[in-house]
Amino acid sequence: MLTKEIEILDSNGLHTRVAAMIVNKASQISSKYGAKLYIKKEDFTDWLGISMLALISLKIGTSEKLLLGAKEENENNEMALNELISYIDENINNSPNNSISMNKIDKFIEESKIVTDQIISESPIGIIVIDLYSNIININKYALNILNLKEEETLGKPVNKIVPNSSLPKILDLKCEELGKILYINNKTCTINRSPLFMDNEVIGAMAVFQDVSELVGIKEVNEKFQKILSSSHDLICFVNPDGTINYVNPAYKKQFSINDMLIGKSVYDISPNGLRASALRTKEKVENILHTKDGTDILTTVEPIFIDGVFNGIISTSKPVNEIKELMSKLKKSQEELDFYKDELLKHTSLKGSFKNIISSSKSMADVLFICEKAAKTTSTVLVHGESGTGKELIASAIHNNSSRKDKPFIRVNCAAIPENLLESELFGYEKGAFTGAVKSKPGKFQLADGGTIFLDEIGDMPLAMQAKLLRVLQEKEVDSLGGLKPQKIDIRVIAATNKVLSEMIKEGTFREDLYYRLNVVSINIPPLRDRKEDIPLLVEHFISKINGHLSTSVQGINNDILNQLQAYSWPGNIRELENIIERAINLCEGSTLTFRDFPSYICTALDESITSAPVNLIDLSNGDLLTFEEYEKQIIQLAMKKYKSYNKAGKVLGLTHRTISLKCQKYGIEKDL
Ligand SMILES: Nc1ncnc2c1ncn2[C@@H]1O[C@H](COP(=O)(O)OP(=O)(O)OP(=O)(O)O)[C@@H](O)[C@H]1O
Repeated sequence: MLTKEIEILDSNGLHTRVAAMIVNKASQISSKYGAKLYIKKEDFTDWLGISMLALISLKIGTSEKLLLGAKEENENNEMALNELISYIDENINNSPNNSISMNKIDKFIEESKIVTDQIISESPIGIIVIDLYSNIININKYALNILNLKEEETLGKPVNKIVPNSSLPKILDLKCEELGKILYINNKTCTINRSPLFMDNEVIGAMAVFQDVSELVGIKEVNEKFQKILSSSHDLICFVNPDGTINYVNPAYKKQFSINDMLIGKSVYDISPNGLRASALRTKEKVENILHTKDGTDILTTVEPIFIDGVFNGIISTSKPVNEIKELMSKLKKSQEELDFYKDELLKHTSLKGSFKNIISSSKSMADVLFICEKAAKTTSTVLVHGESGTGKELIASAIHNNSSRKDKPFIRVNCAAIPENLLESELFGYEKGAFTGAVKSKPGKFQLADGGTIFLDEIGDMPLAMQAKLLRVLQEKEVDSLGGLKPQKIDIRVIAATNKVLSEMIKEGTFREDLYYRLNVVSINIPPLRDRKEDIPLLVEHFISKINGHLSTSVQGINNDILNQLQAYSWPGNIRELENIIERAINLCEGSTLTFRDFPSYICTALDESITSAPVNLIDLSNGDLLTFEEYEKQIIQLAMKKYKSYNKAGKVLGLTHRTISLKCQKYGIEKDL
């Protein structure tokens, strides 16, 4: 680079007039020598093409140096630079024109330039000016702030290096302006106008004017969201100006009062002068009230004053029909009740599985039984288990014992029906040596053996009346008198009794003591017969196959579906014991790995599902004088419908109930869909 320098001696530095003189002369010299000349201030690194804007942007003061340069070192450039230096020396540094009048003119020009400079510099919008070479020759404070740069880091630099992808250079070619474009700088959103700068119809540079509108964009976004909230809200919303004119009502408001936009602009003082809105406008305080409309809807209205920077800006009223809330509350309450019900059911199933896991069941009725068993296991109260033969009374009794605090003490079973009447007393209470002929040594009774543990009095309904009286004494006094014993012996036992007889009937007949019945029936457990909980059958079958495989060392894998359906159709008079025996028999007969029809007796293979065939006749059976609860009838009807139609929809249609009601009731009563 060929470089020359010259000190500017003009008392005003390189001001506008002298800049114009230099530019003018430089242009003549350039064409004379075919030279391209550049300027630069001492401490600036980049060279600028000679132009008014560039020269002024250098802001060269008195005694500061102006550097002149040309890219190539040749004779023409050398001469061109020398001629320009001489011109500045003679016509500016040692100007004969530095007369008082010229000084005044310069002062006016400078004053106007300073004002313009200040306007640009302090302007609350960003301004960037480039010269014909796309170098930045002017940039104001606002623009520097947005770019986060200092002036010296930008001046003289190609604008594209400072603002990547700037379209400003394009404007120099297009020679026309571009308005209202969006530019993203440093995470800010700016609107930008770009225009070419002309002198004598020639483009001499271009200017970008831009403004950060990120905040405005944020406000727009909030506004959009707010509009959405207002239009989708179910609350009735209304804005009222401080003078009482309504300026907005949302769609819910219009719908509720069947009105259109005609309401906008009307005064609340005219529409409802004594209303809540008028009152809040007068007092500028929040008011709340429930309004009863003509159509019977109760509307809860809240009117709040709006203050912006402490200045009252009107009111906003929000109303909601309370009936809807009441409805929602009642729906919520219903859902909560349903939830509680299912939680309870879940609890029954899940919490019991661990402690009563040898009792196989999936039915709702057995879940209820096990729920009571679990509670009974936590107390020492006497339990009376009722159920047909083979339903699992003994299993339940031992499970209660095994889950109680007495589990490490004896569980003694007495079958009251199996012991001859004359031996029952000595069996239960024991005898002392010599108490009767043949009593060569003392023998403890079952009560003494069960001391600290549980005595299970099976078939209690078969206990002779005389023994019932003695048993009652044991239960009351908690002591036993052995035969031939001198004094009663204290015992600590828990009694679980079981029967398949209807004790209330026996009391009527005088064969069972009423007082004993009440002593025994503290906790009452009714085990349903298997025919009433056929949904347990698949699980029980699976359980017995694996149990019996273990005993017989067989390896039956499962059961054919058709015969399983048939097992569910059979009425199981012998209950689970009968099922267990039938499975054992089938396993013995089975030749393959799956139980099929051949392995079962013909009366099971041909059994008809009695709950379908007989239920309509027996549904309301007053022959024994008893009516069932409404729920029990409901359960039976739904069970029947599900058996017949096998779908909630069809069953619902026939019964005049919805699909959902049927499904809920099936869950409630433990009715399986694919019965
Ligand atoms: N829920 C069940 N899960 C698994 N096995 C069961 C179930 N219920 C009963 N059993 C089995 O069925 C058989 C009969 O049960 P249990 O002897 O307890 O009936 P029971 O009602 O006491 O009969 P009974 O009145 O004739 O004395 C037993 O082998 C028992 O293990």
